[in-house]
Amino acid sequence: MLPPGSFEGRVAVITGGSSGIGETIARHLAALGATVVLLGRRPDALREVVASIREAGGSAAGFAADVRDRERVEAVLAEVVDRYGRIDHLVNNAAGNFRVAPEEMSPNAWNAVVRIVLDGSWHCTQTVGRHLIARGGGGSVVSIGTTPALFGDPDTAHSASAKAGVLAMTKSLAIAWGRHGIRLNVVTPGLTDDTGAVSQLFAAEGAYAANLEKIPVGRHANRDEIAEAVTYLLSDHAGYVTGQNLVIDGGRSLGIG
Ligand SMILES: CCCCCCCCC/C=C/C(=O)SCCNC(=O)CCNC(=O)[C@H](O)C(C)(C)COP(=O)(O)OP(=O)(O)OC[C@H]1O[C@@H](n2cnc3c(N)ncnc32)[C@H](O)[C@@H]1OP(=O)(O)O
Ligand SMILES: NC(=O)C1=CN([C@@H]2O[C@H](COP(=O)(O)OP(=O)(O)OC[C@H]3O[C@@H](n4cnc5c(N)ncnc54)[C@H](OP(=O)(O)O)[C@@H]3O)[C@@H](O)[C@H]2O)C=CC1
Repeated sequence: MLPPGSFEGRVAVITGGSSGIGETIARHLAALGATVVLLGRRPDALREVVASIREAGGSAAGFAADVRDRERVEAVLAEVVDRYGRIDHLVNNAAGNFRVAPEEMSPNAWNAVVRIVLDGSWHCTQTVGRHLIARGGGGSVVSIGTTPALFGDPDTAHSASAKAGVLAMTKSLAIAWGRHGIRLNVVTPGLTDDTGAVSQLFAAEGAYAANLEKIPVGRHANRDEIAEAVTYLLSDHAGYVTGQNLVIDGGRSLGIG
């Protein structure tokens, strides 16, 4: 746990902050003093989370935006800078995923996921990066990865490919923007309880239990464990860490390959 006030005076944008892991990241950042700005498509879901963060004493706002829509992303982030004067941190968390055999995947199915995960992360990162460079530098970005991006997964090739792209984007921009004091990293969770991934990908009978059996530490992650890692990498305590991928999967991917 970071010291209280670690993000005081900072503004953090979290895509997909209205549910799952993104919501928990937003709560942690708000508790550490950040003003959190949540992006997502469903206004009702955003309103609910924003209200609950405010009730807990945090500062939060929500903006309805589809991260695939470059113009909307730019307009929302410009409004955030107008309202709060700055953006310091970005979490690329929004994602879509479903299981489909690659030979059966339609072009639209591929595009839906790749445009959310890879294009959406690019739209947000480039827009925030330009703001950070223009103001004189500093700031950090964390993107959420997935273990199939590292080892492959036959039924989620769209997601695995897009997340591998996000990892390459992170490393590339970490080199390009290091001289501006901007750090970019990836956090790669294993299956995490109480999230869209569980309901979307592990709903088939026995799938959740079968995955559990393959985890050396004997349980799935919880959302707080992922959020703790994200807040660390965003914070000044990780000031010399950039272009890295922190895998938090209870050892699930050890021994593969
Ligand atoms: C190894 C162990 C690791 C264990 C470790 C665990 C790894 C977990 C890794 C990652 C997890 C996550 O990302 S979890 C995140 C889960 N959360 C979500 O998915 C929430 C957001 N999802 C969504 O909004 C939707 O599901 C999504 C389809 C992506 C986008 O919605 P849209 O409205 O834009 O798209 P739609 O118009 O509905 O659909 C677009 C096209 O996709 C097709 N499509 C949609 N669902 C489909 C499906 N189930 N099967 C086939 N095709 C589908 C449609 O038919 C369309 O194609 P046509 O018919 O041809 O037009
Ligand atoms: N949960 C897990 O076990 C794992 C998750 N991950 C990654 O963690 C992240 C969070 O996953 P999880 O918490 O399960 O996801 P959820 O499905 O619970 O949440 C996804 C969030 O993304 C938002 N979102 C989806 N599409 C868009 C879009 N086009 N534009 C803007 N917002 C969008 C959703 O809001 P709305 O629908 O309102 O737009 C929602 O808030 C993802 O990047 C995922 O790939 C990686 C490995 C494991």
